[in-house]
Amino acid sequence: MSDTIEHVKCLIIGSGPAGYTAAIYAARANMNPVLYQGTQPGGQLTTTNEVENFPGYPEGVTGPEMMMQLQAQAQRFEADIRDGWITKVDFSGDIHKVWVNETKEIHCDTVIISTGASAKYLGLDSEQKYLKLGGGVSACAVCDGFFYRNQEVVIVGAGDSACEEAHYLSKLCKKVTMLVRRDEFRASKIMADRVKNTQNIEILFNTETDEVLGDGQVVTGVRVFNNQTKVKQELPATGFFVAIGHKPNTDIFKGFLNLDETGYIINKPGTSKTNIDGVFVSGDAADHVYRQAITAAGTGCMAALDAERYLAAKDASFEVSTSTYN
Ligand SMILES: Cc1cc2nc3c(=O)[nH]c(=O)nc-3n(C[C@H](O)[C@H](O)[C@H](O)COP(=O)(O)OP(=O)(O)OC[C@H]3O[C@@H](n4cnc5c(N)ncnc54)[C@H](O)[C@@H]3O)c2cc1C
Repeated sequence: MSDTIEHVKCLIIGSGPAGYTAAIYAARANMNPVLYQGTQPGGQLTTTNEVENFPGYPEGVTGPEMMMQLQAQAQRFEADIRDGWITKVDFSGDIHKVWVNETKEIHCDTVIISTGASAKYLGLDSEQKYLKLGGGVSACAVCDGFFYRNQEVVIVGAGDSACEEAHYLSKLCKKVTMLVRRDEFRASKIMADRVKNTQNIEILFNTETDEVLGDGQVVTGVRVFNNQTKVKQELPATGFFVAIGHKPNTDIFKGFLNLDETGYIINKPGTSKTNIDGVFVSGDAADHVYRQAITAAGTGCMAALDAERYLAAKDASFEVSTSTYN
């Protein structure tokens, strides 16, 4: 049973850098945005202690602190930030309908999707332990590689992203050992060749992770096994990178929005527009390439501007604000 139906001009789904940035821009453009935070208020960055590459923080910042500041900035312009999970949408008609926690129905003039993506992990207890401790397990070489300069690291994965991340790490680290489960890469030949031809990358084929080893605080090595011979060995390492893919949080949009084969929302090139008028996408939900806080924030800005222009074109009484640039 639905509560009373609410009508909003701009509904933002998700509270990562994309969602909060969209909220800042939409609020300053008089779009009265309502933002639902979902089960992870602040998004992926709340799981990391050190963000050193977001411009404006010369000393770095913790992920939770940065996200609290983004939230405060959106609230300063009176964005309506709410708890709640969007469980269902219906974009089939003229009115974009969204349901919160199964029951509350909202009708939206515009919707900005900022639901992000989740990195996939192997699921080993030892991996999760050091991930939670911030002790040397990471799913983002570009974010965390810098912390392992001149050290030895292990990376798991066999696709294009894994090869790209291994190559990125090879420029920072003393040695990179790449674990590939099968006897060949899944990556394109050009990416695989680049890794094979990099001197400080060692590739172990038919090799899987048995345990991430550590001293209780930080990673000290990785025990691996050859899935053909069953022989185990321990590799010294201070960093364990998992590059086995991401899952975009887009299941509820299936059937309405164009998604690629992995589930990323397909946006019209150079814009935040989806295949449905009035529905926009920002951040990692549409980005399998860059996956950074700054790019998420940038596309959050684009989505709010695109939504503002959409509203202005639909309703002459809604003027594109000049506040964007003030
Ligand atoms: C451990 C770690 C460290 C990282 N370090 C860095 C770094 O140092 N620098 C950097 O630039 N990037 C870093 N990244 C990447 C960065 O966090 C992401 O690129 C960025 O957070 C993506 O932002 P987003 O707004 O698209 O989505 P996310 O941050 O993924 O947020 C998604 C939001 O959507 C909400 N949501 C999802 N589904 C629903 C729903 N159905 N209803 C309501 N809400 C929903 C979630 O609750 C969440 O609030 C790191 C990532 C991880 C995992």
